[in-house]
Amino acid sequence: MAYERELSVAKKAASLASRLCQKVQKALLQSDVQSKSDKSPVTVADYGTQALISFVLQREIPSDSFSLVAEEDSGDLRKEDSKEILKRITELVNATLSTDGTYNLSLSEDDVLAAIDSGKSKGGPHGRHWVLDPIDGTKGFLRGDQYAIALALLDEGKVVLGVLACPNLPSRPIGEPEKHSLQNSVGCLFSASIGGGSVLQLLDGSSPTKVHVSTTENPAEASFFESYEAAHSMHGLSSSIAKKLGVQAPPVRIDSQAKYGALARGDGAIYLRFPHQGYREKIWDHAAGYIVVAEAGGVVSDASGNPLDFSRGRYLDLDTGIIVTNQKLMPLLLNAVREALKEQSQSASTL
Ligand SMILES: Nc1ncnc2c1ncn2[C@@H]1O[C@H](COP(=O)(O)O)[C@@H](OP(=O)(O)O)[C@H]1O
Ligand SMILES: [Mg+2]
Ligand SMILES: [Mg+2]
Ligand SMILES: [Mg+2]
Repeated sequence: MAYERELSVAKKAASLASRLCQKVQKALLQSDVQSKSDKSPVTVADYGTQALISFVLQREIPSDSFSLVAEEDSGDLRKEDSKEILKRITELVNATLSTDGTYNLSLSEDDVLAAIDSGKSKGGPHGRHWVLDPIDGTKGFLRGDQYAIALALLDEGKVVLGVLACPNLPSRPIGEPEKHSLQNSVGCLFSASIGGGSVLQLLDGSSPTKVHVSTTENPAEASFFESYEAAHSMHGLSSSIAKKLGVQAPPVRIDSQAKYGALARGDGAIYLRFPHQGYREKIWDHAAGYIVVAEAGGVVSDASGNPLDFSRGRYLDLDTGIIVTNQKLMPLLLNAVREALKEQSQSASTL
């Protein structure tokens, strides 16, 4: 299988980072949380994960052209009043590295800042670029809910592998009641490489199984995922699309790309994401989730049915929103989306 080495290192890096995130989420301190210039939250775990994964990738896959497109940068950490935060992040990174045993070293604060800043690449259509969202769903992370460590590799503009670590995702289908103790382990690691299928295992690496999207062909039996945050997706539009399609079940609202993982293993058949006017989607919010679903037999497109194009830098330029489902339901879903968007623009023009 192609990219075998890259995939195993990506899984190792994401699993290590999960330990750091779980430790922080268990004992989140007030001072662990900052607000960025765009008012979105960022925590010591977002920064720590980005530093850790950047370090592991560069260490395990030496390359003179390492390129990482990642969400965070060290700007705020270099400020005078961030000394305590930077110290805490560095301690977290070193404590996590020491749990692994293969790295007999500790990083300095400057190493951590440099590792975070290696994520400034613009990506693009040529060469290889790692794509990282160190914590996708920081709001979910802060609420103690779902979040995902999302790492993908672009090669010549195409997503060729992806890893989604979802520390709070139960091994049983999300939304299903716990049946027996074996089923209630929590913490999933999804991984996929182009042509290699999509694999789900527990965070400790055990019991890898191939996953496949739901084969539901009847919308009345389908359920749909959408963002927990109403600020991230127009819930009203999704519900009118779901109604047109004939979906009976209420939406399953969870944070982060864990939605892609849950859909890839068939917990639900549809994912609808319609950001509010003017928002531009970033590639790190979708690259890993996209390939985990695509390799599980799912289809990911924009509202016009175009495939997502990850080759154009840090942003996804797409039409209106992102829709995800299986091959059978996609034509029906596209029709429902088209009708709902037409209605929405008609009602907007009569206002
Ligand atoms: N106005 C908006 N519309 C759509 N997505 C947004 C948004 N503001 C933030 N987001 C993105 O939504 C991501 C979380 O996705 P979801 O809504 O599925 O939980 C956030 O990732 P981070 O948490 O990594 O910042 C952020 O990038
Ligand atoms: Mg963010
Ligand atoms: Mg994100
Ligand atoms: Mg993030």
